[in-house]
Amino acid sequence: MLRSRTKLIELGKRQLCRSMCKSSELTLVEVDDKTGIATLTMNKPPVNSCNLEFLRALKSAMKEIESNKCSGIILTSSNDKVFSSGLDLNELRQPNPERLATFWKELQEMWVTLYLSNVPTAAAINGHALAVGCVMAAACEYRVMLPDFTIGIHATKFGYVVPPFIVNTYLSVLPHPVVERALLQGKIFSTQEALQINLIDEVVNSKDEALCKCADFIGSFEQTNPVARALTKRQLRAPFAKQLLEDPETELRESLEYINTPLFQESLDQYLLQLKKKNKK
Ligand SMILES: CCCC/C=C/CC(=O)SCCNC(=O)CCNC(=O)[C@H](O)C(C)(C)COP(=O)(O)OP(=O)(O)OC[C@H]1O[C@@H](n2cnc3c(N)ncnc32)[C@H](O)[C@@H]1OP(=O)(O)O
Repeated sequence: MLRSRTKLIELGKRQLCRSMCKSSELTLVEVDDKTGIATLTMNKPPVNSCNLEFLRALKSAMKEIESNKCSGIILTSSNDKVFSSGLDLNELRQPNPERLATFWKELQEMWVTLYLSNVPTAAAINGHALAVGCVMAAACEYRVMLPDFTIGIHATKFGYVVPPFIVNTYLSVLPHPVVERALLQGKIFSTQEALQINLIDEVVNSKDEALCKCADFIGSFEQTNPVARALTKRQLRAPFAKQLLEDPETELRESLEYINTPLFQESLDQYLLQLKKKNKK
């Protein structure tokens, strides 16, 4: 057992090579030749809302980065005002049952891929990060954010019961009483508030600075063995992912049932109306 683990560790060291990853229209991946760090830029106009295709593109970009043995992932956005506006609410409104099930499975898989990524992950939050946008940032190991933006999970404001894996993402970075209050209030934090509660690690003044800080964070693992690091991370995070890994079907069934309730659909209609009205003012 010990011998096979040592072998694995040596293999991991040797395989740490640098290569370019492919990009899709929805995601751009650039790999730094010197550091091996991959910057994964979310690029779904206008606001990086996660529909089925975007979740799929994110998941496959992350898997490809990992398979190319990059040294880490920096997640950021091509929009300089919005990191991600979370799930595409149109996927949830009067959904086609098959598409909704596929969409939700992609959400689960994207989350597992990011949360349990073998490589160090960092979020350069260069705009608002709402709901699943916040979840993606919180699933990373390190977060820096530009001033005057907002971040948080406000699902209860539009009639949504937050699923366990989303709760667990918050619990990975925030103490239980803070999570409880934030989720029950549907609290959206300013950059400064997010720093105060340690939802983010640092505030930065530009996207370039954000990317540098994230690269420094990833570089801080240079002296660690990538396989030992990855296995330790998995051990630490496994309890938070256990439920979804062991029984994704139950979470899927419960979410689909809930999304289809008149209570949720009515709240969603009202919320979408408000969102559109805001833009007509
Ligand atoms: C069981 C149910 C599952 C519930 C799960 C919850 C997790 C989620 O992730 S749900 C997503 C929640 N997200 C939001 O509530 C974000 C709403 N958006 C905003 O607050 C703002 O758009 C913004 C602060 C992110 C950006 O503001 P900005 O002024 O730059 O852009 P807008 O003009 O508001 O948006 C442009 C355009 O995009 C539409 N839109 C924005 N967010 C979403 C979204 N999440 N889903 C679908 N569409 C979205 C917005 O309505 C505008 O559309 P029009 O140009 O057609 O008016």
